[in-house]
Amino acid sequence: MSQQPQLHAVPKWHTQSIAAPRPAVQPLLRAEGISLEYRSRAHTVRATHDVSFDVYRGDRFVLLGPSGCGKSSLLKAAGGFIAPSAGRISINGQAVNGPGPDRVAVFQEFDQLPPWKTVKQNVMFPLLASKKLKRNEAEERAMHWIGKVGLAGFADAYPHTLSGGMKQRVAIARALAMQPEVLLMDEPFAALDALTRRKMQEELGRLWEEARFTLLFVTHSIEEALVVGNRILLLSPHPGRVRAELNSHQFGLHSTGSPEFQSAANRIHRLLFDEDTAAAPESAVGRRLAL
Ligand SMILES: Nc1ncnc2c1ncn2[C@@H]1O[C@H](COP(=O)(O)OP(=O)(O)OP(=O)(O)O)[C@@H](O)[C@H]1O
Repeated sequence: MSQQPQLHAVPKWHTQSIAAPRPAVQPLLRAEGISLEYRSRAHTVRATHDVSFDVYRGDRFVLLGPSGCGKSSLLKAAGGFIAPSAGRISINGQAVNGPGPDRVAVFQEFDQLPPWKTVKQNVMFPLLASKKLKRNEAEERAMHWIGKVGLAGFADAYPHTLSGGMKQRVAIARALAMQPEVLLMDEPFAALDALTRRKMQEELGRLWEEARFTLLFVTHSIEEALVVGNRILLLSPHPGRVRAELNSHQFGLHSTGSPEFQSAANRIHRLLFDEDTAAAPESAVGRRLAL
């Protein structure tokens, strides 16, 4: 079988949604024609223009693009933290109108854990606040996920006593304990050193193998996108528009040194930085191209 990721290229500035390869299954999360703007009295910043994508249950869907292309803004819109100026985001067919316990986010910053709560209290907090579980059930669920991320011995520790990687593990445990429909991750490993980042990518993969959650993951690292994602949406620079979508399920940490991985990374780089005109011909909406 070919090791080549398949591209669903769209013309460079085309506003039509890409053709998804799985029409029989309903998407879990659907973004349709999303334009996002930040308005102030002085001016308006357009973060994305007419971005559409479908995330299916169990997907590890990556939003990849250069700094400022609106990846974080799209994630915030999926989380219900900001509203699109045009378009619609839905989960299971229901419009997203605000934040909800069905979408839980993990961010890059290490300060996302209230410092006055222990690891266990941090993981239990959203379970109790959302009234999902009674206290003893929440404690049990929290300890389960704290164990899953390898922090069973640190349940009573406070965040300031943990390393950056351990704090991110707590944030992941807290998110997964909520059993969200979609786990939203905004560059969660970007502030970690290279070795820890790699380890965390590996652990995320292992957790996904066990729990098969649905992931919407933002990164500007091509390598991380290939390692983490099974599908990648490439966004053009500011304002972000869909450049192409590719299937990347065949890649993982096991393949990072392979010629196929390098070739896919190079091709994505060319696509992102506008050096690959052949991949985005005007007539290629929905056409599948091999890398
Ligand atoms: N709160 C805000 N107010 C005004 N403009 C904003 C705000 N947040 C983001 N923007 C602008 O929207 C655009 C997209 O920003 P966003 O953070 O979504 O991009 P990004 O692709 O995630 O970038 P990065 O990889 O650097 O985090 C940028 O031009 C940014 O300056």
